[in-house]
Amino acid sequence: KKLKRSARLVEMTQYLLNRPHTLISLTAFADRYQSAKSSISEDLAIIKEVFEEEGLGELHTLAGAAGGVKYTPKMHVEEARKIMERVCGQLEQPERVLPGGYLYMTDMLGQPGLLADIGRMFATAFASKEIDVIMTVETKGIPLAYATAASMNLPVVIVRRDNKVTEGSAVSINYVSGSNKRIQTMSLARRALREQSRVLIIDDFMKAGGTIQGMMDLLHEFNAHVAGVGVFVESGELENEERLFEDYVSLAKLTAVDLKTKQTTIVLGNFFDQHKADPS
Ligand SMILES: O=P(O)(O)OC[C@H]1C[C@H](OP(=O)(O)OP(=O)(O)O)[C@H](O)[C@@H]1O
Repeated sequence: KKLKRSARLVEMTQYLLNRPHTLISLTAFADRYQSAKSSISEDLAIIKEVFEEEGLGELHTLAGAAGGVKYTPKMHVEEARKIMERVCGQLEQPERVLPGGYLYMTDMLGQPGLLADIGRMFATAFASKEIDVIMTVETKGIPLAYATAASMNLPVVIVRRDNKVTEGSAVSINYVSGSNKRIQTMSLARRALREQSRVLIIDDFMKAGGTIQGMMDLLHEFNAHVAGVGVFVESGELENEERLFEDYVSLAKLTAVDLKTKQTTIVLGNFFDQHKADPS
């Protein structure tokens, strides 16, 4: 049945929010709501204005016959800051300190609401990049990769720690993870990633950076490209010059950990520095 305008606006909003980074033609909307394209254009202008004012994201209209509208999730940096300041406070709980300067975060990686927020933050940070696929290594990075993928409507590729016969021929590389310098193997099935894919690497924690570097080496073996790197928490133990790469986005940073007193200091990550320059 034909909806009246206010109902149509609600339904269209929900339709768009559920289809991030998806181009929807005006014709498709006009058919769906049995309305004139001019009415649909007016509706989209209203939604666009509210989205941008309320920090729900951006509505890009692409003109022309193959045109339409695409919803890009974006979170206002102030909303992100509120969320991450709360998270940093929680991460500083002494009982989270683990041997080797790691933090227990698995409870957070099990909270769908927080994961959705993290996904929107990474989607904000990488909104302007051309990305084909989200990649992480098992295990703790998996929920973050899916949350980011859902926000960007992209597929996920999971790198394994060992080679599984159930995945066919695979490429494996060795890498060093953690400050205790343990050699590990990373493996990805040949069928899992096309050449020239532009890959966004996501992980939960970056300490010495060996795991991220390992995924970069693996992408090199696939002739794929690193479109970006996003980590939930980085450990500030290595200053940039020691780290194997500089270009990454972090949402939080562990700047000090005292294993004896279990006192830690967690501050906002460089996602927030970056946004000083870009207040959008
Ligand atoms: O920067 P690095 O020094 O390489 O350390 C960061 C690694 C280590 C840890 O993974 P693990 O706890 O080893 O594995 P899992 O994610 O399966 O728990 C974390 O999830 C990152 O992937």
